Amino acid sequence: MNGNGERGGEAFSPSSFGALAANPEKWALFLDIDGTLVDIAPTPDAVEAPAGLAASLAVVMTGLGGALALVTGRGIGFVDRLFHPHCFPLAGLHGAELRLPGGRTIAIEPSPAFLQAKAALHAGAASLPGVIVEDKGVAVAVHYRLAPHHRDSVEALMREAAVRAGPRWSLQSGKMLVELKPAAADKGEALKSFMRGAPFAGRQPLAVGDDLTDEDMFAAAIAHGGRAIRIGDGNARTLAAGRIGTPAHMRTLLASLADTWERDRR
Ligand SMILES: O=P(O)(O)OC[C@H]1O[C@H](O[C@H]2O[C@H](CO)[C@@H](O)[C@H](O)[C@H]2O)[C@H](O)[C@@H](O)[C@@H]1O
Repeated sequence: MNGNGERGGEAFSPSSFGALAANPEKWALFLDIDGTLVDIAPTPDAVEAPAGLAASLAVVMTGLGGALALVTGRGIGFVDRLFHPHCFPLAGLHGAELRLPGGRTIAIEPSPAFLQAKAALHAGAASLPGVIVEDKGVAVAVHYRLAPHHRDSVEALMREAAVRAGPRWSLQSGKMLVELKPAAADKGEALKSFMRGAPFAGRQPLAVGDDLTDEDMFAAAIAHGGRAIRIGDGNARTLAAGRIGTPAHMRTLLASLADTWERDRR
């Protein structure tokens, strides 16, 4: 539900990004990756960053005085390969890994119980054809996009894994996947960590995401006096008051913001 108690939120007009262009010193931008910046693909490794996206992000980050962070379920290594050669401030694994401006990195370590749970998951998923285990180190995602009929089995497997891993790990559902991740990590806490330090502190956060896991980030952005935008068709229940239809539209808005600032610099 959005701030007005409605589903979905209002369509976000392209000109609203003008608020960032007009007052860049007032805003901080927090961006999810899968389903927000890049299109959803059949498998986790099949995603691609379209030409120009990383460069647009870099220009927008500079325009905002550095106040841009990516907030994602992906790990830092994956994101750096996706946006090579850029290394953006980043909350990875839903906030279990943080790379703050200036490069300082903070990460939660896996426990022996979590490693055992992960090994059991690999073994259990091997008997479910089409199910993919994405091992991300201190988190693990099990995908059923290629085998939706295995959804119940995947959910049962994940519940068992959560019991094995113990209370420091928790389940997170997403688009055709279930993840086991550190319980202390969520995207809302990640946003708050960035907002405590320069150059984010004192700015108004604008959070953009497409999935259930982004709702924590939306709540934190709104609590900081900011705004939230959900990518998608508008049917999802969300806290976001704004909506953008597709990642392609989101990329267009970023590219035009980047163009505006590049033109001004010339
Ligand atoms: O927080 P995000 O950046 O949105 O990451 C969330 C998860 O995204 C990835 O899974 C999703 O995208 C895949 C590729 O498009 C798709 O195949 C899958 O069905 C989606 O759920 C990623 O693989 C996960 O690790 C992220 O947690």
